Amino acid sequence: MPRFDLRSARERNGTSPTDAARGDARGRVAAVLAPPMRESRPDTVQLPSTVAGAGGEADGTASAAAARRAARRVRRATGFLRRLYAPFAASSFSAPSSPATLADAHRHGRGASGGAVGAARLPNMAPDHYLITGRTGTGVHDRLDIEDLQREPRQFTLFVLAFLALQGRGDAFEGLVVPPAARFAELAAIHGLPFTEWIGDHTSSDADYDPKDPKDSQPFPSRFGGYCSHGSVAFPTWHRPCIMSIEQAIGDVAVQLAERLSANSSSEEAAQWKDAARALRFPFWDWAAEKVATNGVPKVITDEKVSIAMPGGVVKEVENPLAYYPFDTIPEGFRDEVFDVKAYFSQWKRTFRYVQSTTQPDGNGNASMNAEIKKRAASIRQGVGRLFTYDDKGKPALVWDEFSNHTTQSLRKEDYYNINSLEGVHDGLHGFIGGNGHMSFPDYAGFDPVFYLHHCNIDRLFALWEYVYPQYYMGKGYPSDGDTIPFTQSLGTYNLVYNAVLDGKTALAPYRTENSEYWTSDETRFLDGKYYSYPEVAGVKIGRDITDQQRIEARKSLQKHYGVHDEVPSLAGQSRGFGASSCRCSTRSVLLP
Ligand SMILES: N[C@@H](CC1=CC(=O)C(=O)C=C1)C(=O)O
Repeated sequence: MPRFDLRSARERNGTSPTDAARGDARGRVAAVLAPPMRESRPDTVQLPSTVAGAGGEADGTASAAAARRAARRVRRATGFLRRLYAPFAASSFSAPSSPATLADAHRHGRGASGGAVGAARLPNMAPDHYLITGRTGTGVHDRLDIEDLQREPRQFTLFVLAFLALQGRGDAFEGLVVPPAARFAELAAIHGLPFTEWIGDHTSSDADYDPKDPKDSQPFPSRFGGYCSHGSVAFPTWHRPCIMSIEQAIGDVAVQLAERLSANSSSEEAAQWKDAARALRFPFWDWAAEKVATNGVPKVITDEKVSIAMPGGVVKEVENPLAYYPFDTIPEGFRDEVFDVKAYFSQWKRTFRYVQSTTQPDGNGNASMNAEIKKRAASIRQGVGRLFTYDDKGKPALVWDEFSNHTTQSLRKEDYYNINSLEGVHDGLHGFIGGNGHMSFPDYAGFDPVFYLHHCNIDRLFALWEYVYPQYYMGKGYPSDGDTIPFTQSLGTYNLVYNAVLDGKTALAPYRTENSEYWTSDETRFLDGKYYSYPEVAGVKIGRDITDQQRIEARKSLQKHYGVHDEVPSLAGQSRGFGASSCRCSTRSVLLP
């Protein structure tokens, strides 16, 4: 029988992977932590058997310049800015009462636009909405780098199986309760296509995107119909509950799995499985780590099969939920896009990265992806390091604007794109990972599972940034000629019309807090330490009390850690390396000129 060493890294080593990495004993630690996988058993978790294709219109992608010109025209024409998310009508959604199991989900069919599958009332399920509470009530635990999570065998097993279950690939675990709104097809559909309402937040309002309404489709390119906030000051804050939602969905399933897996285990082992389920947090992939230049994307993200440790240390090989997502139904609105080559999104039955331009490709182009990532590794690190080069003298809203997103509205220049913003760095990665596949396009990216590891890393960088720059924030807008000009969401979202005003109180729909109100940017701030945290990096551990002087030191060590050695002056309000990018075609974007 193959066996896993089921002790956690801390137990084995007397320290956590993070503690260990801090010391200079990397080789020793790697040797101790490497999971001893010797043999494997065949997988019992299978792909869904029916995969239905859907037609779509071939359509080209708007160029960035056209997008920006259109946005400017709209900005000029609109003339006034208005708050928009105004009181949503009372919900007509009622939670079904029968339990939803994966088997139910398969029987009823599922799809991004939402099948009516009953849901048992889970802690995160209020009467009308799937509430985003994070993993509250389970203590504060670090979100780990994906490769460190893999070194925590029980947590990793629970993560993999729970993720497969959300994806509807967990046939081995009939009877797990997954609320319909928490299924991967539904969570993934929030970000971009299909431009429909998320079933976890049924509430029609005048502001909802409607593809049939000329007001949403006519200015070119048409209003963005996904919920996510791009090119605006809410880019970092909107994606925070986005990660919390998949984290809690996986966590809730992990708790059930721990019970089930350990049903026949000793009470000591059962307790360890339950502890692992409590400690499980969503992992990040640190694509700016030094090793990326030589190793590329970790195999745990690319291999189509992955080994996990079952109770008693039995090794099992299962489908890897991180390598791709197989669609049960191709979501509405998926169409073929012309990149440098054609992407057959209307026909591909699973997500792809760097794929052949044919309707039946044979898999992810991992070699091309790795080549691209390795080539870009140094500039990615620089891009991250430069996020920590602001000084303390900037105007809060201007610095926030420049840091947070690639549009940087307050600079009011035309046709620029801030590659050195957090979003700018993030854009590059979308393209480097996706190639001509799903990750490269905001409309489709949310369906590639790696999206969440990528955005968890973005959240981590955001958390580090907040920690060393607590004074910078969007506020009510930016100063200009003695006035305060509100920030806006220029191209709109599913629930924000063109040029909707954005400030700290704007709803981050569709995510609702435990009070059933929408999350706001204000509420997302400094969340670290509430139920999750991030491991120490370059001597900086978020959440510790530090003085202003220590903050300056922390910034310097982060700069250095990411390979930025020169003093870079405060650039708020000045040009800081803007470069060209093709919207939705980010492999063409350049991180540093
Ligand atoms: N549109 C970005 C890339 C990109 C951003 C996203 O947020 C996304 O989901 C997918 C792709 C660019 O032009 O480089």
